[in-house]
Amino acid sequence: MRITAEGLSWSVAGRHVVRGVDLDIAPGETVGLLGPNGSGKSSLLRCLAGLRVPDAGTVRYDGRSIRDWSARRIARRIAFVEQDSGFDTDLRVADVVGLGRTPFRDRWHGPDATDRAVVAAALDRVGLTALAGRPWKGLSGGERQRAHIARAFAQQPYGLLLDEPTNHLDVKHQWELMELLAGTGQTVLVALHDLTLAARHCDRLLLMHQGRPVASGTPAAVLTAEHLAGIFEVDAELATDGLGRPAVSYRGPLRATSQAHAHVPAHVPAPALRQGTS
Ligand SMILES: Nc1ncnc2c1ncn2[C@@H]1O[C@H](COP(=O)(O)OP(=O)(O)OP(=O)(O)O)[C@@H](O)[C@H]1O
Repeated sequence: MRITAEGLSWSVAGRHVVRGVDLDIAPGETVGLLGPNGSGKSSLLRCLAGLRVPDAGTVRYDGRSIRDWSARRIARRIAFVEQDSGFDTDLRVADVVGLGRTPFRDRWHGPDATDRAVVAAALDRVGLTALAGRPWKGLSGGERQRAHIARAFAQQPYGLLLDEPTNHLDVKHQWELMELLAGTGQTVLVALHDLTLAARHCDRLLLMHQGRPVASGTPAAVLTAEHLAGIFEVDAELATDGLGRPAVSYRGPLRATSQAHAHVPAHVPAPALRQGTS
């Protein structure tokens, strides 16, 4: 599924949080959404998921504006895994994952054999089959995060939007999840703070700063010394991994004096995700 946005803006309490974002994510692409705290990543994802009504601009799935779509119609196309939702329930793990089937079910009917098979497959994909019957409340943070991703898979979406889905995961599960996402064949936009992980697994990166995309393209085009200093305000060294992708090691935060010299690039014009080929 192609996900596009044109001139997307969203503000709250008179403050512009998402500012004129243009993006174009091709079917099957895995795009990493990067940016410092407060740069607008979650807000952008919510606009793209139809959970925020933009002040201006349009979100389209396969060319069709979602402006008047119901939540149910959107949920049949796209799954959204929010950042640390704090969701709590007395349900079992399999029942929580089964919530992903809701958009496909008649209100008055329980899960059928197809629903149960889809949930079992989703649990298997994230390695949680053994925990299917466990109470949700007994899960660790990382297990909950994987279960939320299984719920998204159970939606059988054409596109996946994920907000820092790796933040509770150990290194092995971070790596496995990113491989899983990149291998789904679905269109994926995933917000990440681990720049090396993003560079390793994403086809493209989109870098946000103060509500705007300021760079987009291949990992090597986006993860530059200039952006690490100017946007992330860190003193970092860039190396190249065995696959020719950038790998970042940090020396520490940049001090105020050196930040004054860091260059913040201008807004990247549309189409934001069709640039950068190095
Ligand atoms: N509902 C809201 N009410 C008030 N301010 C909001 C709201 N939603 C977002 N903001 C503000 O908008 C800015 C962008 O927030 P957002 O959560 O989109 O950033 P982010 O890039 O996802 O940050 P992080 O990396 O910390 O998760 C922040 O300053 C945040 O406080």
